Amino acid sequence: MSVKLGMIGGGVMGEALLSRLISQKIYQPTEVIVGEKSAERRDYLAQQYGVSVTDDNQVVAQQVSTLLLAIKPQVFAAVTAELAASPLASAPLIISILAGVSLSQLETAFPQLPVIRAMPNTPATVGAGMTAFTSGSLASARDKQTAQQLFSAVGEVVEVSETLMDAVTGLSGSGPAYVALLVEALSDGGVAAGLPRALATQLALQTVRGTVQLLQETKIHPAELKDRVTSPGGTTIAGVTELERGGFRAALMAAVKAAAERSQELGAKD
Ligand SMILES: NC(=O)C1=CN([C@@H]2O[C@H](COP(=O)(O)OP(=O)(O)OC[C@H]3O[C@@H](n4cnc5c(N)ncnc54)[C@H](O)[C@@H]3O)[C@@H](O)[C@H]2O)C=CC1
Ligand SMILES: O=C(O)[C@@H]1CCC=N1
Repeated sequence: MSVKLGMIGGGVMGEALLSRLISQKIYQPTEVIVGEKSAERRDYLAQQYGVSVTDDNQVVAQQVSTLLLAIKPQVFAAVTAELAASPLASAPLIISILAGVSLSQLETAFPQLPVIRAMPNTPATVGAGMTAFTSGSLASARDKQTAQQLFSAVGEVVEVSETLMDAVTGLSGSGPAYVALLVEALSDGGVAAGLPRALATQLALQTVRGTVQLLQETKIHPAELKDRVTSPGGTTIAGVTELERGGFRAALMAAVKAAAERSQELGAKD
């Protein structure tokens, strides 16, 4: 079998994974085929990454050893109905990155096939992704290794119990959006305080990056770092007071919880 990776859905997250997998030479372009309904996306992916593309998902599923599902949960039922029309002769490992879609839904849709449910995130594009995955009952040690290798190429990987997958989705799956809002808001605050936009964004980005690196390398608790920055009667405590007044921490906690609940709802629909 020459085609190793099939991807169904070549949108934002599909491309985030694909771009890194190709640039890291985990797969050669000739080893990848993407099933994508949008002609514009097909043309773009073929031109940008040199992979094969088709609008026929059956053509993808019939010839690959790993089938990565990267369509929206809302079209899961339609896509799996299309694939169920004829048995998948190549018996691929199914890896789904769909928010909310459970192992049991995957196993029902792909009877007799090994399935893995994963939740990556968009920093995968630059090799700084975070992926959690959980395996179905037919997934072998080799299947798990395949998933581990694939997602390791785009960042960190953890194996978790399925009961944690919706919470993972609410935190690391959706998290890049929260952090992007944080960076945007810090930059806006800098502009409000008189900084030119480009400088404000540079300061915001490097402050977020540097703080994360400091926390990771020293392993100090975030509260301890906050204490180290807040001088008595100083500038930081004045800023922290405003964050508390605005419900910053409560808002982030509620965001993760709301996203986790939405993940559950998306799965419950099918
Ligand atoms: N965007 C993100 O940060 C993350 C997304 N995910 C999951 O990845 C999946 C895809 O999300 P996005 O890439 O953001 O969505 P998207 O809308 O950018 O991509 C979906 C792609 O599927 C294509 N498509 C639609 N119907 C199709 C069909 N019947 N056959 C083949 N292709 C079809 C669309 O044309 C589109 O290009 C979702 O299930 C989401 O839960 C998981 C982790 C992070
Ligand atoms: O917003 C969504 O539904 C997807 C899943 C995690 C990140 N994006």
